[in-house]
Amino acid sequence: MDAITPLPPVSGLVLAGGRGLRMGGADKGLVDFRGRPMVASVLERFAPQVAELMISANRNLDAYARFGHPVFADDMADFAGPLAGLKAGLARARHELVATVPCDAPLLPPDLVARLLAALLREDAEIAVATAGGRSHPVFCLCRRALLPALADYLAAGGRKVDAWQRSRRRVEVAFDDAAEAFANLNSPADLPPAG
Ligand SMILES: Nc1nc2c(ncn2[C@@H]2O[C@H](COP(=O)(O)OP(=O)(O)OP(=O)(O)O)[C@@H](O)[C@H]2O)c(=O)[nH]1
Repeated sequence: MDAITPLPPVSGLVLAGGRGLRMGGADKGLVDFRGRPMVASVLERFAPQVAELMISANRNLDAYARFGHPVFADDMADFAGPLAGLKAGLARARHELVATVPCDAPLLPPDLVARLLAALLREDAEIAVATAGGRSHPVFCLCRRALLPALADYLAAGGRKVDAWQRSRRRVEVAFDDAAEAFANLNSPADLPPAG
């Protein structure tokens, strides 16, 4: 009989630190989605997939803390983008592997982490990124905590683009064409379902 290798635990990081300009400057994770803050749906879908949860936020930290997980702000001036949140998350993660999702994708796939993890281990990659319909979704990713020094250097040199940074590393894409609708971000009021 083959020995079964246990899967490594994954730390989960919800990125909720953006400016939300397309949402009129609202803190998107706290915007109502089906009667509760959008981040509540994200956490509910993400929690069963990871061994710990963390929230990266730059405003309303107390409101995010009510969900019972560690919340922390970026340690960079202004809003430097999702990579600043990833840097803070990699620095705090308890596990070697860290999965990220945005706070504005309340329908994220229930097998997101399992599929990213399988590909990352199979390819011995540094980063696994979800794609759907030929488009990459770089904030739905799994990456190795050991990338922290390289990420810090990229940010210190002024790099801000998630996709460009990921492509500079050993990266594997994972196609979720069967679940493309799960990657729909709710970026503006027009994306939200009608209240009621
Ligand atoms: N920690 C952290 N997260 C961020 C930052 N900028 C964006 N994010 C998060 O990354 C994800 C993708 O961000 P976008 O939707 O592209 O940007 P946004 O600022 O939220 O929205 P727009 O201002 O409308 O572009 C969202 O979940 C954001 O909350 C940042 O500076 N720090």
